[in-house]
Amino acid sequence: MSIMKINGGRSLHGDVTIGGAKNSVVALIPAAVLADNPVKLDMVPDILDVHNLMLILQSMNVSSYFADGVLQIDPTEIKTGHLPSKAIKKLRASYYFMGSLLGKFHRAVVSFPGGDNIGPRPIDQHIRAFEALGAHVTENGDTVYIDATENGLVGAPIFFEMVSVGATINAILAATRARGVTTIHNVAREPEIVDLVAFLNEMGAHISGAGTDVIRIEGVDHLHQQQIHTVIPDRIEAGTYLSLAAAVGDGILIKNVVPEHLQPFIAKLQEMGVDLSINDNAIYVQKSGELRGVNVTTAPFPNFATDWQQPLTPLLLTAQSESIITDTIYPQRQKHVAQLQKLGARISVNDCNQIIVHPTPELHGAVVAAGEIRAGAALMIAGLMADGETIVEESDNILRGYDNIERKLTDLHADVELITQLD
Ligand SMILES: CC(=O)N[C@H]1[C@@H](OP(=O)(O)OP(=O)(O)OC[C@H]2O[C@@H](n3ccc(=O)[nH]c3=O)[C@H](O)[C@@H]2O)O[C@H](CO)[C@@H](O)[C@@H]1O
Ligand SMILES: C=C(OP(=O)(O)O)C(=O)O
Repeated sequence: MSIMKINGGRSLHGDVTIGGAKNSVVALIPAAVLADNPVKLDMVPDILDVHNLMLILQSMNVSSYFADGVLQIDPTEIKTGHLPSKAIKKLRASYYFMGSLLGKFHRAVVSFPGGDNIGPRPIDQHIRAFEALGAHVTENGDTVYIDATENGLVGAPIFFEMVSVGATINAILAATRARGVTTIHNVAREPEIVDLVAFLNEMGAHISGAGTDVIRIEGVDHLHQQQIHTVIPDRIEAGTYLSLAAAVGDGILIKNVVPEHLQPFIAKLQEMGVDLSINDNAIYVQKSGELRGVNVTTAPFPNFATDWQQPLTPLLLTAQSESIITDTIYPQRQKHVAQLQKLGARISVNDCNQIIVHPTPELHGAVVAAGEIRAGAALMIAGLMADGETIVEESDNILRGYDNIERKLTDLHADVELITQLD
């Protein structure tokens, strides 16, 4: 586990370039095993989730090589078997191997995934999709067995009871190689899903409707990559730097962003009174003046993402009036609250699970723990705002999804150090 040591209280300036999207690349890597030839991805972020997925690939005899943002994956000698549960547990997206191995071999045996501990995260909708395509699904202890070897996978209509990013992706991965046509209704519309579908279509898949709430897939027998695929920019990382820039910046330029993907976040910052200059692929954040509190409600794309609520919270502390956060996706996603209180934040949770953020003129350094990735992002920003030294323990959770974080913060003139400790 790593710890992050922050000497806060400085104002930051300069520019920062956003990396490829974690939630995109963690689907693209399992999707790559569907290909018949070696696959290349560009703008791959250097994050722990990618390194853990590479370990899982290795256990399937799929070699991969990662340098300078390019990840090469060779699935031509792939072998099925039991996937390493230690690596599987380190991230959520390991469960995309359920969909991709089922698509490729009509069979998958995968342990329950890990990922952020942000409240209940069932996978009933994923299983519903696999069953609709003709697979038999059983669970034994911690392991899910999915089998369609008898009749193969057959395209079918799938109706989700709720909008789920993961279930949408798993259904797409399996149905891409099913016989016939699959229509998936009530799907998630996140940009990372559009990116995954673009990648699969570039390799010869026939998928339409990504970005709307119905996706149609005509199954194909082979996928073959002909051009390198560039991962879209990470909108959650971008939101994190936008919040940081508005909280402690003295003029920060955030490069490699897609402003349309950030619309709900940008709208909230502007409602607070943050001064932004927005170009095609960059946003300049001016030093903030007096800010207003705002109410935030998270919901599936195109609404305000749950993954943004914690990174926004430290900025809300600087406002002159109260803010209220309602997370409709993960109502118990509050791991940051008690930790922020240690830094002196006036923040609490009410009986309706809403987070109430009161104006807090000053924070002071303290020892805190990053219980999950976005709680870690909130603590990192709060540590930069606080006077004195903050130690963020369990910082591996930050490293799961923040590319080159120490270098990027240092380039903005922050005083931070990541210290790796042996487990
Ligand atoms: C790797 C990845 O992309 N992770 C993202 C993905 O997680 P993940 O794909 O796990 O999140 P989902 O979109 O599936 O979850 C949305 C909601 O649906 C519920 N649900 C989901 C599936 C299911 O079978 N049954 C069920 O009840 C969940 O408990 C949650 O309340 O979307 C979340 C919501 O935007 C983000 O916070 C995560 O960063
Ligand atoms: C919840 C998140 O990730 P995961 O689904 O990978 O745990 C996140 O990125 O905020």
